[in-house]
Amino acid sequence: MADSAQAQKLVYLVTGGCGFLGEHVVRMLLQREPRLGELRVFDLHLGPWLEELKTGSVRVTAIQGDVTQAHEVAAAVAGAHVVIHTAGLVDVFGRASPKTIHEVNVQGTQNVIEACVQTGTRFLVYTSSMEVVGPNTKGHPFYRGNEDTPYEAVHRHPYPCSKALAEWLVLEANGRKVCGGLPLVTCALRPTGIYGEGHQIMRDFYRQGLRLGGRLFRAIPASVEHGRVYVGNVAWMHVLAARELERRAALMGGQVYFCYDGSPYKSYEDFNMEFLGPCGLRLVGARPLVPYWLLVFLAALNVLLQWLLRPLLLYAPLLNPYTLAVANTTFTVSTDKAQRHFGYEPMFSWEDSRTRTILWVQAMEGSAQ
Ligand SMILES: NC(=O)c1ccc[n+]([C@@H]2O[C@H](COP(=O)([O-])OP(=O)(O)OC[C@H]3O[C@@H](n4cnc5c(N)ncnc54)[C@H](O)[C@@H]3O)[C@@H](O)[C@H]2O)c1
Ligand SMILES: CC(C)CCC[C@@H](C)[C@H]1CC[C@H]2[C@@H]3[C@H](O)C=C4C[C@@H](O)CC[C@]4(C)[C@H]3CC[C@]12C
Repeated sequence: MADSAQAQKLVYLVTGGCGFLGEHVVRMLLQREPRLGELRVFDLHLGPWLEELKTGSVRVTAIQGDVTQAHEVAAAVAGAHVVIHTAGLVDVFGRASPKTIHEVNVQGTQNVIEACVQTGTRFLVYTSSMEVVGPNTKGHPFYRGNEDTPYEAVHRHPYPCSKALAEWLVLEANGRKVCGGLPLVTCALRPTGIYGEGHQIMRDFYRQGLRLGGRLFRAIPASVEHGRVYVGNVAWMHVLAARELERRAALMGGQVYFCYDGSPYKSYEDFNMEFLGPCGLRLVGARPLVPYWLLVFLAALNVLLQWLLRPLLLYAPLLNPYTLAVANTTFTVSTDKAQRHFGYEPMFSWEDSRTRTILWVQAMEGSAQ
């Protein structure tokens, strides 16, 4: 990434490039990164849609691999200028064991860092999460906070624990000498709850609403604010951060950035209704229809059932004590750090983000019925 070589073409590697966010990052790079010469897409499961990308002017290399396997990661990283590490096991439902979550999210991230150091790759952008901060186990609200807002970050669940540890590893690695003697430059982006085309949980809520005759029942008070950010803007923020890391290494290296855009502050359910409402669903109840103590009871019951049924089948419903706590605790961000540090402005307005998401939900209407 030398200044002299304006026309130098760069090799990017996106880990987890076939996931919900990863696919948007891959497509955004192809559309918006003029210096892109080769794009390596590394994932445990490669998507068939990658094939259509291989016909363009940028070389797209699909690599089926596992971030927990250091040699596979090193082979993929070798020769890359920039790594966007978005692969992760996103599991707050008890589908995977704590050990597996740790292996993928923490050991996998360590493997990416070591691969950069060994092969001389200097720029690493890590997809972290708001959950590195909170909501904490005490249910303290984080109301429109920024990267410097004091908050007692206490985690017990394997997923936030793993993201916090992985983020720490990435930030600690900033400044390490890579092969060739130059310093590694790293930063971490912390999305809140991402929404948009391809969002599996939105799909699940939509299908559940259809099964319930076009209705969803309010479970969380409308006053609880849950931070949401559009996937296209999160992808754009990754592309921009990756692009600017060299020029602004001293400012951006070792920094964390919340991902933000113009999405409104609402409760999780009211926010979902912005898309599901125009698709024919309605949210019943101005207040929660079920008392909170009953939700707590049902969430605990689900944990018990999951444990009892584990030898027979995987029972992993959306409601458990952790997801209930996250949905029921105000956690929203208000910051302009990414704008100040690397000129980020959301690419998609709230209206665009909303329209795109509605069109996507409407497009799956046929398949859901
Ligand atoms: N979805 C959200 O709301 C959200 C919010 C904040 C942060 N994040 C973070 O964003 C990243 C992407 O999340 P997502 O929602 O797109 O999830 P996702 O599950 O859709 O994508 C993750 C991708 O990583 C891949 N992957 C998993 N294990 C792997 C392994 N061992 N080796 C290689 N690839 C592996 C998966 O196959 C998948 O394609 C994650 O790091 C997650 O922690 C997500
Ligand atoms: C109590 C029920 C009625 C509703 C349950 C909703 C629940 C499944 C939702 C609510 C909030 C969601 C999380 C939140 O948007 C942010 C993240 C961060 C990210 O790193 C991983 C996904 C996650 C945990 C969302 C998972 C689904 C949650 C808990």
